[in-house]
Amino acid sequence: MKKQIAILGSTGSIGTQALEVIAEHPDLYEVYVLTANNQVDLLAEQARKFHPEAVVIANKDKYARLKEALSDLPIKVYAGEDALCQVVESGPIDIVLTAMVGYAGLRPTINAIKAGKAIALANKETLVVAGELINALAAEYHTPILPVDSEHSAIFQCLEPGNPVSKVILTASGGPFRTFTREQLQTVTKEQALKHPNWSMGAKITIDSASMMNKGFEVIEARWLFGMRPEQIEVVVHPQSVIHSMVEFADGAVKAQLGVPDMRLPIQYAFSYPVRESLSGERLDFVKCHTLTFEAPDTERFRNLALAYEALHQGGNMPCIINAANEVVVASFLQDRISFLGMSDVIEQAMSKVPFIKEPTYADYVATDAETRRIAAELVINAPSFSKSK
Ligand SMILES: NC(=O)C1=CN([C@@H]2O[C@H](COP(=O)(O)OP(=O)(O)OC[C@H]3O[C@@H](n4cnc5c(N)ncnc54)[C@H](OP(=O)(O)O)[C@@H]3O)[C@@H](O)[C@H]2O)C=CC1
Ligand SMILES: CC(=O)[C@@H](O)[C@H](O)COP(=O)(O)O
Ligand SMILES: [Mn+2]
Repeated sequence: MKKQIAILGSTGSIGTQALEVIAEHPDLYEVYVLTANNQVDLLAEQARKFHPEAVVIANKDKYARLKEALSDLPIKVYAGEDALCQVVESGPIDIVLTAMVGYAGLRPTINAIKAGKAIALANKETLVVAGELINALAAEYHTPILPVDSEHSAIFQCLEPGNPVSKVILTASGGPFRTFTREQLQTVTKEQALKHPNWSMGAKITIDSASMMNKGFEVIEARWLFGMRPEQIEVVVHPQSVIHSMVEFADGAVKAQLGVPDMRLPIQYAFSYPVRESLSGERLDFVKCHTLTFEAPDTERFRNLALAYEALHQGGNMPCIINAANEVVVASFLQDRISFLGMSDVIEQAMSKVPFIKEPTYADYVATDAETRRIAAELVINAPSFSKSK
């Protein structure tokens, strides 16, 4: 039986690579649902090629155009957030790939878990915002959560069921500003920040990589995926991104997963687990990548990493606060409304201004997200020192 796959965010970086994986294995996988936010033409093109049962465009204003574009095909067309959240519950779906960006991924992921669908989790924000709730639901509904993020997939591939782990070591590229001084960081632009040294990804995660918030989020993600305590999660800067992450076992043995930077592998592994399938593409050439280097992360220049550890230590709704504030400042940075370093200032202030809730419910997360966005947006507008550095 072919596995039926729903891709939330099929028009993005992860989504399009997931479709490449599916196209390479038409005997194993079939697309059941595709969703996007705005990109109607690409979504329609994907639907023509992969013949899903249904497509959803989150932005309702685009519904008519999508419906018209697919009017000659027997594909159900829906629009809006509610439709996107409901479509994941469809009976035949085996796996939901959460490849949409940001907090918007939380609600459909919860619905998919409750409907018993295996989650191939790319949307790390879901676990940052509500990791404890997601784990509780996954346990209650016996739903597997398979990591897609390259570091977490690497760790997942290294783990040995039953054998105790002393720590996990997340590798970080260090981003485009790894060697920049704090003074240089004051004037970096979005164009510079959008040039990741090793990976081609969506804009939001690329900025997060440059500010090292991505690594901070990955620390929180590792906490919930692998049940690690914060002190068991280490970050090491490895500029070549060849080692995707490592696991140190109780006896001191360290296992690493290596490969060329290509997200198709972790996407496919989440689909095929526990087996491995063939995959086309470049292979690692050890003679070409003979230098693998490692450094400690600098949390003075990249404060977001320290803020994320702080949020993890505090727990409750603090990771939700850091996520919402980060979404606001990244969007502002991409509009040249805040400087690179100003992003961390706003996040830190938001963390102290939004009311802390020790044991948040789902409703608390929703309220925290909204309140943090409001406060962070004010901080971006009102603080003159946060305006773009010249
Ligand atoms: N790219 C990568 O290599 C990696 C990504 N990830 C994670 O995967 C997720 C996706 O990242 P990436 O593919 O880079 O992101 P992209 O920006 O490339 O794609 C995002 C996708 O989500 C859709 N989308 C955006 N906002 C909404 C919304 N509010 N409601 C519904 N759909 C929405 C977009 O639709 P549209 O195109 O119409 O705007 C698009 O299909 C992120 O959480 C990221 O952190 C993790 C590891 C690696
Ligand atoms: C491909 C992937 O998983 C990204 O999260 C990537 O790891 C970003 O790289 P850095 O955050 O290490 O720069
Ligand atoms: Mn990653």
